[in-house]
Amino acid sequence: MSTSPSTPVTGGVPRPLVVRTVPCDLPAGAVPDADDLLDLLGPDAPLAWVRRGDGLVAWGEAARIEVHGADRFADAERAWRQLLEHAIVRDEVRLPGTGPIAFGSFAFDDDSPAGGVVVVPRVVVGRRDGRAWLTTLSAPGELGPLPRLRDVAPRHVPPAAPGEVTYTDGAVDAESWLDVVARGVAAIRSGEVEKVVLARDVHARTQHPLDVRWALHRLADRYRSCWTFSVDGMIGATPELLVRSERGLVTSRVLAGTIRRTGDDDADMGRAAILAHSSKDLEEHEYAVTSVARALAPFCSSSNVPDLPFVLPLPNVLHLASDVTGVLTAPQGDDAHPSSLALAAALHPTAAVCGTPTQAARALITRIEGMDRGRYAGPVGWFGADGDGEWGIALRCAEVDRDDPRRLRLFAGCGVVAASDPAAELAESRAKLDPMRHALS
Ligand SMILES: C=C(O[C@@H]1C=C(C(=O)O)C=C[C@H]1O)C(=O)O
Repeated sequence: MSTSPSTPVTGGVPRPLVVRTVPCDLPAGAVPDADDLLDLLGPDAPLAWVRRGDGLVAWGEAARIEVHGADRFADAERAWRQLLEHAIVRDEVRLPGTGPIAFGSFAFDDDSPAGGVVVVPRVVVGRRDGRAWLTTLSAPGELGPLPRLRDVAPRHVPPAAPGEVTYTDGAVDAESWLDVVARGVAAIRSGEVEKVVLARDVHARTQHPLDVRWALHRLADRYRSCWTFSVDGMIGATPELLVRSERGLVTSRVLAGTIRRTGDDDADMGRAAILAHSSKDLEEHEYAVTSVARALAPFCSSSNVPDLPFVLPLPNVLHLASDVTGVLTAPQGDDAHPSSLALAAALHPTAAVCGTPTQAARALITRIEGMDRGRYAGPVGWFGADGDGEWGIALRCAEVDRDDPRRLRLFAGCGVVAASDPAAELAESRAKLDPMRHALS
């Protein structure tokens, strides 16, 4: 049951919401770097979803939807629909991401106090395949001439470095986490679960209050094949796309099975071959792909599940990866396709971040992990008025403390199967913390 109030929308919602999207030229030199979109952001609560120079950045808050409990996704979607019911929309670009959009980030666990949040921004700038646009979301009284980027963009002040960063243990120190993993392996050997994903957190303290844009630039520059995100203090660069739904086509990038990189390209080629043939990693991967394919099946008329994964190279690790695709069943009568958020809710949590079977793995995580994951490993992304959108899994990320922007919680987890070795998993978790440590340096 959801514990959310019946109307979980706050923030002086403009009614009706007036939404206008116009084509726009990004400032000179704007193509083709992700940084250019990020350059438009001001320091206050920036919203972002960018990859290889394309994506969405946004600022301001026209409305905010806060949800809790097992129904958090459905509650968020209902509130978003209500907001849109009386919206007046003029969209001159008509691409995925134009018109009204909202950004969201949701807790991993149904019972987490973190719940979930959907932020409807006041200004959005997007770019896709060389076309850029500007969307404003405002109240009718605020309507002026057609919006122009230079009138609505915050004054450009480059982000300052966060200074020295100190790291301390999170809920479970590294030594004790070895025991957590050992207990996971024991639970697998006793037949309680087949796979479980166990995570840990690390606390960071920066010398100066963190300007989130500093971290976003560094993530987007280095982790170019990842989706760099920022939603209500949750920041990171995830390599894993839970679901993209666009005009009836769904895609999910499933990752599971990891090996650290050495920094030496020749050695890494060898490691990629080891990973591609590792029965332990292939087993881990198979669980994750099966969980995604099963969750999507009821919504799809056809789907494509690759027989074998490919190796996805990131600067810190190599992953086994599979892109699962499907065609959504044609809507009947008044029915519409399920929204991307409804699909994300159906997929969450996949075996890549929870385990197999799902309920037993969830219970095991609650019993032995020793921390609340908050919004780590939950869906993060955006969706539009037609429900299409993109939701990643919040990985390689950190949560900035709401009350003290010098404090962050960094997260990393690892899939554990019968053949897992706790020390190797600890090393893998350290490698997965690299992106955020790099982002803060
Ligand atoms: C849980 C995380 O990553 C997940 C676990 C992986 C693994 O165990 O091999 C790989 C990618 C992700 O699905 C994380 O980065 O925190």
